[in-house]
Formats: sequence, C-alpha cells, structure tokens
Amino acid sequence: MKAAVIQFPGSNCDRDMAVALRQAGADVDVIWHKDDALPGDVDLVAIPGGFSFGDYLRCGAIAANSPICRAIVAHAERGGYVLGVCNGFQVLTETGLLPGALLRNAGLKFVCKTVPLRVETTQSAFTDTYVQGDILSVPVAHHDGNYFADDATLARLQDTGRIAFSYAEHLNGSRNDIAGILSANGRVLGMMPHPERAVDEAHGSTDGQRLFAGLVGQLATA
Ligand SMILES: NC(=O)CC[C@H](N)C(=O)O
Repeated sequence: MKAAVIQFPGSNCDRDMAVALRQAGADVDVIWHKDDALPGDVDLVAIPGGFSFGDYLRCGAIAANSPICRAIVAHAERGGYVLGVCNGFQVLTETGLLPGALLRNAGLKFVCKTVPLRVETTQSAFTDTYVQGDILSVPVAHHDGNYFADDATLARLQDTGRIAFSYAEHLNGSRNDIAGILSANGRVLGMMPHPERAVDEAHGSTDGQRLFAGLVGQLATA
C-alpha cells in the first residue's frame, strides 16, 4: 500500500505522519508541494499538520493553491483516499474537498493538550477499527480549530454519518464539538487532533495506532 505525505514550507508533522504510516506497514513517499503530480500508484495522500506558509493568510489557504493540491483534488475525485490532520484539515476545507471552515479558537488561545475524542462513526476505512462511542486520548495543538459549518451543512453531515470524531469536552468552540469529518464517499477525512502523535507508548497514548493500522490494512487488500 503506497502513501504520499505532502510537505509545505511550514509543515512540522510530516515526519511523524510518515513514521506512523510506515509503522502501520505503508510504503511512504514524501512529496514537495511544488510537484504537480502524485506517484502513479498512490493509494493514500496524507496532508500533515503544521503552519504552512506561516499561516499568514487563513490557515491552509495558500497551501490549497499549491500545484500538488490540484493533483490531490483529482486523486480524491477519482475516489482516492486522503487524510488531513490539523493544518491538513484546514487545507482540505480550503480546497473544497471538505465543507465548512476552521476559525480561530473561541478562547482566542492556542490549545496544546491531550483531549478525549469520541468516535462518532465506524463506517469508514479510517475508523472501522474503533467502536462507536469509544473515547480516545489524542493530542491537539492549534489556534484555528474552531469548526464552523452552516446549519444545513451540519444537518447533512450529521444525517449522513459524516462526523468521524467529536471532542468529549468543549475545547475550541467547534459547532457540535466536531473534531473530524468525512467526505460524502467516506474516503477523505479531515481532523484537528493528531493521531500520528499517539502511536507509541512514549507518546503517552497509542490510541492513534488503530486508525493507521486499519486504514493501511484495508487499502493493502483493496
Ligand atoms: N499543529 C497544526 O497543524 C497547527 C495548525 C494550524 N496552523 C493552527 O494553529 O491552527
């Protein structure tokens, strides 16, 4: 199973993401944002966390206009899998692959801590190794993690099982405490918490491991 981890200037979780994917058995290429094509046989594109282009415009807005993002959108439109974590989630909303927007945290402060995360659906390759309602322990580190979508979009996400994770506490002002959402076909996941920072005993939690193991395992046999 082949994964591509995308690197922007300001990415800072690209290596962690590559390590988590390799640990789960993926063959990983790291791709610079100026490349305009993905490896031909790529199954999964992972957009890591960080501060792409210094967060100087809306977080992820400049990255979303990088040459590689055109290839990522085409990959997703062909039914390819995409995982965006933190800044990667912000990039995915800016490309339009996921609805809504990530606003400044309600408390106007950067939040950096491990949070309780509720699994809302197991109906995706990203979440099917969990049990619905499981509470995971996963770190967050962001200043723009306040998920906003209008009422109609929220209702659509809710009614079609596209909310993947929610915070089991009020963290940052996100509507319905949403922490991660899926695309309509369930193959694009954007989430603010960092599962790649919860894959080793030394991290204090290994709750992210099952996300990578399940995903890599499923794509390897697809
Ligand atoms: N860890 C990250 O990816 C940070 C994301 C983003 N730049 C923010 O602070 O909101």
